[in-house]
Amino acid sequence: MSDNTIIRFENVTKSYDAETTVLKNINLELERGKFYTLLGPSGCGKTTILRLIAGFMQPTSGSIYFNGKLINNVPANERQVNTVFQDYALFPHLNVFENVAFGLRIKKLGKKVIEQKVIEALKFVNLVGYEKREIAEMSGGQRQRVAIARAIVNDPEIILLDEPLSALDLKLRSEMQYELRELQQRLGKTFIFVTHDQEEALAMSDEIFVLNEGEIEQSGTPMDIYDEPINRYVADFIGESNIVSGTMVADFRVKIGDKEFECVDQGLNPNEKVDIVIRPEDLEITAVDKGKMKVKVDTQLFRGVHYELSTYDDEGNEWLVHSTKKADVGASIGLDFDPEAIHVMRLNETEEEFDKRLESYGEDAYAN
Ligand SMILES: Nc1ncnc2c1ncn2[C@@H]1O[C@H](COP(=O)(O)OP(=O)(O)OP(=O)(O)O)[C@@H](O)[C@H]1O
Repeated sequence: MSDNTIIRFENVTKSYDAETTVLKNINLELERGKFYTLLGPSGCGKTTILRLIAGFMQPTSGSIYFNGKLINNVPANERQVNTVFQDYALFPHLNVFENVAFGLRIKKLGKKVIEQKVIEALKFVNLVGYEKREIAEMSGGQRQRVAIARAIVNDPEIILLDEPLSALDLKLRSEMQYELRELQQRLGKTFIFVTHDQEEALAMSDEIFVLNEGEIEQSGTPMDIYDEPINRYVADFIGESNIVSGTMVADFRVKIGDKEFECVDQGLNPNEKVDIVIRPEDLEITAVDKGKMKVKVDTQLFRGVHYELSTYDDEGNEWLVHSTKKADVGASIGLDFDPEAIHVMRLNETEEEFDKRLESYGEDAYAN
């Protein structure tokens, strides 16, 4: 555990009833001042992790530490944690100032202190001048900022955000992504953000935890997770991917169907069955006789910055291609790619084994 660790989960499990375990043996370590994202589909246990950190409930087994101290039984109001809820949970009958001041009034702080703290929090979210506004008169984005001001006014060490952007339209959502990230950096606090939106997670986080049915599949920086997914589930969940089955031939050689390709992977068993990922942007369109792979173009869509082509090889594998070049639907084309574009995933490899294996390849193996 580093000195900078603020939250640690040790073998944490949680069951709401006798039949189902919604969190299975979660181990995680979060550092002070970072932006973390819990990412996964609905029902995978993201909110349950937040509730455990907030102290709204206790783990069924395992230990949760805050700044090195066991907090399993510390009540929510004694934890240095505040939550921004999905629906913001603002009080409609109170104005902006009173919404932000609410917790401070409960703590019975003096009038002057309250005023000073509320204004400071409103400054952080650019809402000075809106103190007297009713919540009903605020836009979705402004309500969101009031909810954040209310969470930071107590000066908590950790701010939990449970899908706080899901009620906003697409444009506002991406504006708020910038704002939240920037706010977190200005405050220097630990943010733990929950989303099922992988783009949001990639854009905002220092570190992402990808969850699947109550377990952490993989954790790492957005780049690590995007470039080096541990398995099909993560590769599929994060970004668009071409995922196919393959076989390791020898070090640096992998087979897809009956074709062999150069790769950067080594140390696997000959004839070992593997899963293979190639990202659509790593495939380059070339003349049919020049590419490493020959495919037929099925559909082509213009996506603004690139064309998105759906293509098929002779064996019926689909290869999605993102390219600035276009091709004719129905045409046979070649696809070219670097050996580093092939990402080999062993079946059933643990995160520890996976990290060790990639480390052994050296820094540059996956640098494109
Ligand atoms: N109070 C509860 N009682 C019983 N089961 C619950 C309770 N809260 C959550 N669950 C169940 O626990 C599992 C995990 O729920 P959780 O809310 O943590 O998931 P989530 O990943 O946050 O999902 P979402 O994105 O839909 O909010 C789900 O199967 C859910 O139905």
